[in-house]
Amino acid sequence: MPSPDSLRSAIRDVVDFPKPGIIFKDITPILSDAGLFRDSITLLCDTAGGQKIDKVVGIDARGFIFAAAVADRLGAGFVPVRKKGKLPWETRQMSYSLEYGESVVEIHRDAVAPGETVLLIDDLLATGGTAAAALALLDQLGANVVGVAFLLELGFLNGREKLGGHKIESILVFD
Ligand SMILES: O=P(O)(O)OC[C@H]1O[C@H](OP(=O)(O)OP(=O)(O)O)[C@H](O)[C@@H]1O
Ligand SMILES: Nc1ncnc2[nH]cnc12
Repeated sequence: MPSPDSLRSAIRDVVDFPKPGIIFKDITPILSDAGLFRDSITLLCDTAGGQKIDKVVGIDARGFIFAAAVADRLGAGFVPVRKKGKLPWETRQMSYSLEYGESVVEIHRDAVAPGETVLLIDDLLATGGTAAAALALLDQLGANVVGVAFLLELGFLNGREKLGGHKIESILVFD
């Protein structure tokens, strides 16, 4: 199994982006390196623990990059949770707040069938608002969420506390 250490050292801290006071974790150096990107997908796939996953759900937009690759690797379908106004079919909506603003996410109302096993993936857990909104949508659809996985977690923001009793795994935690 790859070591997360090389992923950690590739991440760039960008100060005061997108707002003063925020230290933004830039993951693009992982994406642009073939080996690091592959390792990040391997580590995220491992969080499924060999369970059969029907749908990997990814969150707009950085979450899509990882979730789609994980879905392909696990032989699962991919489902997008998108920012408001981007999905063409009938949706369920949820508003939320995040580290630097507020937003609304949507999912197609038939994207996951009741009882289907779901792995929810996003690039980063900060305050937990985004993932909590995605989990609320999946709950409305009757999904069986068997895992929630992040590449990065900003542990000092205690986002996990918003994610109820779910099994949460982060590849890298920043304290
Ligand atoms: O835990 P939270 O405080 O909710 O923050 C985490 C969310 O913030 C970022 O998304 P962003 O909305 O910036 O969108 P992007 O992926 O399109 O850059 C990140 O990709 C997570 O989805
Ligand atoms: N500090 C941060 N860096 C990168 N993405 C984020 N999403 C929310 N907070 C973030």
